[in-house]
Amino acid sequence: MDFTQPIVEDGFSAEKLFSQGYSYTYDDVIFLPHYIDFPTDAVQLATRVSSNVPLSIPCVASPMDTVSETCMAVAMAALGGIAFVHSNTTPSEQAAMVASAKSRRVPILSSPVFKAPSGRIESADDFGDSPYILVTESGSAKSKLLGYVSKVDWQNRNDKEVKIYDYMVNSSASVPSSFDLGQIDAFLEEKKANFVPMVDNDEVLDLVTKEDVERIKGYPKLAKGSVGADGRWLVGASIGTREQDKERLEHLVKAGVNVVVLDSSQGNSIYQIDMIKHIKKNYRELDVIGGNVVTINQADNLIQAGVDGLRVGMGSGSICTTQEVCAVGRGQATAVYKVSSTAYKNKIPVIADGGISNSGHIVKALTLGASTVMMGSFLAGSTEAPGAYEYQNGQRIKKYRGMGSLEAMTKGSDARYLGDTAKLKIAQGVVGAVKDKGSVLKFIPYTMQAVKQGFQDLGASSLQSAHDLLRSRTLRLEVRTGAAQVEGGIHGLVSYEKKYF
Ligand SMILES: NC(=O)C1=CN([C@@H]2O[C@H](COP(=O)(O)OP(=O)(O)OC[C@H]3O[C@@H](n4cnc5c(N)ncnc54)[C@H](O)[C@@H]3O)[C@@H](O)[C@H]2O)C=CC1
Ligand SMILES: O=c1[nH]c(=O)c2[nH+]cn([C@@H]3O[C@H](COP(=O)(O)O)[C@@H](O)[C@H]3O)c2[nH]1
Ligand SMILES: [K+]
Repeated sequence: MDFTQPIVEDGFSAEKLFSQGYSYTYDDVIFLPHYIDFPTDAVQLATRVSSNVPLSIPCVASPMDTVSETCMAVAMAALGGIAFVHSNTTPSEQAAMVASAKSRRVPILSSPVFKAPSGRIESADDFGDSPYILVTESGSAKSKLLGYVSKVDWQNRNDKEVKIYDYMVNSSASVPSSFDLGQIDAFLEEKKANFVPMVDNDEVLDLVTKEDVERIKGYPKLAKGSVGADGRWLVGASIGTREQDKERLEHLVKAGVNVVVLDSSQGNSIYQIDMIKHIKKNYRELDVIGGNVVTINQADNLIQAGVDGLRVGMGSGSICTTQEVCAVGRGQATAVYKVSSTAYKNKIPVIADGGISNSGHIVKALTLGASTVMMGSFLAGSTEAPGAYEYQNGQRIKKYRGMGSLEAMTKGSDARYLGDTAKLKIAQGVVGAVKDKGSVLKFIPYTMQAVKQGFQDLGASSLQSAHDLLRSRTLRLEVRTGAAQVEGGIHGLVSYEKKYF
């Protein structure tokens, strides 16, 4: 009898696991823990969204019209991530959103209300959501600031019919929009003021209240914000691959966009390759991200054309129906691993796009080779996402829709979609809603802390070290059976409340 010890292999290397002919997604796989020799806080999540655009956290907001507009762009940059402002609008409106985000320094966006001194305040509704009406010479944002009327003062007045100049408080006190939170706080403290307007180039942009400042100070401390060489936030934007997108790009470049993503479900096309070449020839300083891709061959074509980053995911998004409609796509874990394996050789960062619904998915995406994760549904329920909250079955929700949904297509991506050939619209996405999640300024730092804990369990103190573990085959993983997935979730309870922080 042979009593020599058999060699028991513990888990698979990614290389072996992802070459079995299965399309795996994040939930299918699980990592085996490794060795901890550093504290959670030693984990560094600094990364790059594209070759020349560094971030301090690996989080990217998707170019969707229910996710990324000015407010999200400011907040994501303040967090150390980045947002891509969507293109489902006119080129000048998209460029204005980019410019507006870049002109801010604090993650506070108000919609101040303006009146001229000769005007009247008809009702409390005139204040909108703001506790103050700002009085400017012409009654618009782009005019000299003269003073203000507070809602409380106005409500306490008997003679509400008189003109504003009869009772407004004269004050042209303001701070430049380049002020950061600390500077605004110090200003309010020094002047014993409850609010201050923020002004940029003689235009009043925002009105920041003491309450806003206190609220943000109460959130977890932000990582280093994403600031460019010009001292302004890093902001991205999406464009398409049609001829008219070249003009859109010009608007965006003038607005100071730092990186563009070519927004397509199947990026390996002659149209995209031509656009990449156009951008690389005419805008040498601008990073361009190609995609979406899910295979090595697709990725290699775009890398050869000159992309500075790759966006990975086809049909993996929460609102996506592409795999159902077109029978094309790939499980997201496999897609991220395969594309990253070729991108890595060319030092091109990968964005894992779609299918992120918890911090574990982020750990998986990053460890399988991605440099950042792009999120839609994860961010769409936040205060910073476009649109107002509504109620559905007693729950506070925000609308979230696919950019290939009929509704989004008929709004603006219409032109791109229907274009020349198709007269028949086929949707590749749905319209839905997501739960209120509060401010990204709060839940993203908690999510990043959870990601750091995952990295610690794996023995990875940075993204680079996670990628090293992957490539040296030190990282071991397995496929979870259906029962293992049930076991890994919450089970066997009569009731429970899921609360992470
Ligand atoms: N990641 C994903 O799985 C998916 C994402 N989406 C999202 O939906 C939106 C639309 O995606 P797509 O339909 O893939 O957009 P797309 O612009 O790449 O393609 C639309 C149609 O236009 C054609 N086209 C593009 N440029 C052209 C040119 N210069 N000349 C002639 N024809 C041209 C394409 O071949 C395609 O038939 C994007 O926001 C995308 O991110 C949609 C489906 C899946
Ligand atoms: O098949 C699709 N039809 C659509 O209408 C659509 N809209 C967005 N996307 C893609 O989904 C990503 C966001 O996914 P999550 O909500 O899962 O984060 C996004 O970042 C996109 O890659 C679409 N895919
Ligand atoms: K899907």
